[in-house]
Amino acid sequence: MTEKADVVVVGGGIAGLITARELGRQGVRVVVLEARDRLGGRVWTDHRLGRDLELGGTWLHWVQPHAWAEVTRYGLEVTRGPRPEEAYWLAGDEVRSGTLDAFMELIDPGMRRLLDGTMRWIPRPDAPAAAPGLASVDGFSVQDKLDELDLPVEEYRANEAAWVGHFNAPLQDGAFTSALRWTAATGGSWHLMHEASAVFRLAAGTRSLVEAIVADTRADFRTSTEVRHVEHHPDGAVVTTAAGERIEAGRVVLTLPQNLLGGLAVEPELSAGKRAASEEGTASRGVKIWIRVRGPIAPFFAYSSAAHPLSVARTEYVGDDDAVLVSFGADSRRISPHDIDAVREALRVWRDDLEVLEVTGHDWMADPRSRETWLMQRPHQLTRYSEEQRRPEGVLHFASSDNATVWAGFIDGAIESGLRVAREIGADLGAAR
Ligand SMILES: Cc1cc2nc3c(=O)[nH]c(=O)nc-3n(C[C@H](O)[C@H](O)[C@H](O)COP(=O)(O)OP(=O)(O)OC[C@H]3O[C@@H](n4cnc5c(N)ncnc54)[C@H](O)[C@@H]3O)c2cc1C
Repeated sequence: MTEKADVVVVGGGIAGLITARELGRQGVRVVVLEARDRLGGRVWTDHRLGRDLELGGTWLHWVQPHAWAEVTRYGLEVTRGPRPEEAYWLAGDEVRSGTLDAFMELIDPGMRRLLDGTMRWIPRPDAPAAAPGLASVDGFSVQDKLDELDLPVEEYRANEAAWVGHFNAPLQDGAFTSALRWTAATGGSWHLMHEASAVFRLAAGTRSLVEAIVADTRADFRTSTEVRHVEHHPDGAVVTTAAGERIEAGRVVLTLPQNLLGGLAVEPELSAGKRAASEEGTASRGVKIWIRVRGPIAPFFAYSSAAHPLSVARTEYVGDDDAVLVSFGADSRRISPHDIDAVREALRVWRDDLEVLEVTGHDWMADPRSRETWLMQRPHQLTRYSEEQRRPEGVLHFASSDNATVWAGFIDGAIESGLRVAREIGADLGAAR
């Protein structure tokens, strides 16, 4: 017998969980189908290297309105890593060291010039593609625009490394408009953008957010349940799982990351724009690696350049006899989070006095449930696809951090998209009742 539900949500990441919570509050019968054996998707707190580490999304900030509303709602405590006492960067092959402030001063002129047109091109981050003529700027990559600045080599490499940290992608693949969007979300201040994306985290981990939402949600959650097929018509849809279960629903919410959405069998097929965005894929291709080193060490921050396997590394936890660093590289094919020798070698770019004890991470690019890290659009994708990626198709709705407006690619964006879709469906169901 085919089971029935009002709404099936495909995917139990933050976007799916928020959609389910909001619809459940309206008395809608929701079933959440999640392929993994856990909820949370690209946020995942796991016990590794002796600590609870974030393998995926981590940092949030009070300038991220949807994420902060959840912090307030559930009374979640926020903390930060130790303030860096030292900073390292490269000038050609030479290692420079100083304070983090000195590094920020070094990149400041490049950042200001690069981001000069932010509020002209993205005056309203909640309607990021709306500025007239934006398509002409959307064809550039961040690398194109950095190259135009003709910066002295030390400044150039330092700026590159800072953007790799943000973009998690080769800079020639990442859209310049993505840099503008991030900065527009903080009113044009690159310093605040920098802080918003990489400083404050949940003291009890993103796990605490996932658990709080689930405890607050009236829905039927099913993990280890992969959706294989969705057939829809004007009055409803049938969702079929890998195990062959069929669920009939009035509405279906698809929350798959952009790189996966086009690969799901949907009949009739998704719009050309949604399929093209998925086929092209996002620019994100990077890697996040956690590194335990022998301590004690002074907390530090280090930036290399886009050419190095690890562009950014910094101390996130300090203990009495060890410390844990978090690091990022632009291309997961160049360094594995499980290759301790490669990580040792990569750290030597800055310093050869660190004794690496253990490394860990998750290869999100190889993971068939994500195939991307956080959204980084390619040139043209904002103006060509963003609006279309949000547009419902009949009884199908699309929630994902990847199609959010203000903080697309962030936890905040996932929450925003879930709220939007729950409102779309709630309004339609209310009208039909
Ligand atoms: C390494 C890394 C670092 C990050 N750092 C930050 C950060 O510091 N701050 C920040 O705000 N954001 C960060 N992000 C981004 C943030 O984590 C994501 O944007 C957000 O969690 C995405 O939520 P989502 O619900 O849109 O997508 P997802 O979390 O990807 O949820 C989609 C869900 O769908 C499931 N699924 C896929 N296919 C199927 C199927 N066929 N059937 C059923 N289920 C399926 C997946 O398993 C997944 O659970 C980071 C992400 C990564 C990977």
